[in-house]
Amino acid sequence: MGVSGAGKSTLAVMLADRLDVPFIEADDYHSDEARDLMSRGIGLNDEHRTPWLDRVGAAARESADAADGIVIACSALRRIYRDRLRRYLPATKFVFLNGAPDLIAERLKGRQNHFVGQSLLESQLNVLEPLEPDEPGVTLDLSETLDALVDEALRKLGVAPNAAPATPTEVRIPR
Ligand SMILES: Nc1ncnc2c1ncn2[C@@H]1O[C@H](COP(=O)(O)OP(=O)(O)OP(=O)(O)O)[C@@H](O)[C@H]1O
Ligand SMILES: O=C(O)[C@H](O)[C@@H](O)[C@H](O)[C@H](O)CO
Repeated sequence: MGVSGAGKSTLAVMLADRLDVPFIEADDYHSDEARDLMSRGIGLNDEHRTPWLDRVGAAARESADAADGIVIACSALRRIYRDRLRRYLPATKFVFLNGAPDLIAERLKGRQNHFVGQSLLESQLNVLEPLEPDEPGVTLDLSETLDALVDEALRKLGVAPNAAPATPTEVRIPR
């Protein structure tokens, strides 16, 4: 979880690879209307996000049932959004990628071939509700290297990797 550009998709692919479980990209479940709004820099509201989270949750539950678990890359910015996902997968643990808006903006500027630019960042930072103490998961500092984030997430969540670490060239982010 985290705002656009926090590094969710990049880290989630690496975690799924290390854990040898499927990966779900929540961006793939947006309606055409929502994608159009976001590509014009307009942030989504609760009415847009609720049915989207239901689609993500249902797909994730189906995949998780058929495997040993699942890794989802999803903004899940508000507590109610995370509660919504937990309706489908009650044992979900969240990895909150937290960090300085300037660094995130810098990374968004450098990102290629993505339907969302820097313009959504401010609205997402306004909506963001950090992980609360009663929510299972960890908060990590997104300024760390990706390898460090993978190791820290697995260690702090107490999840054992099934697969050997991938070389960077083996990691592909489906879009
Ligand atoms: N820890 C990191 N160190 C350096 N670069 C990173 C790190 N994490 C992500 N990046 C880079 O930052 C950019 C944004 O990452 P990514 O697309 O994974 O973010 P995201 O949170 O999934 O964004 P969105 O919600 O918009 O899909 C990418 O170009 C990625 O390569
Ligand atoms: O909650 C939201 O508004 C959405 O999830 C966004 O975070 C987009 O999916 C993302 O910014 C595009 O990659």
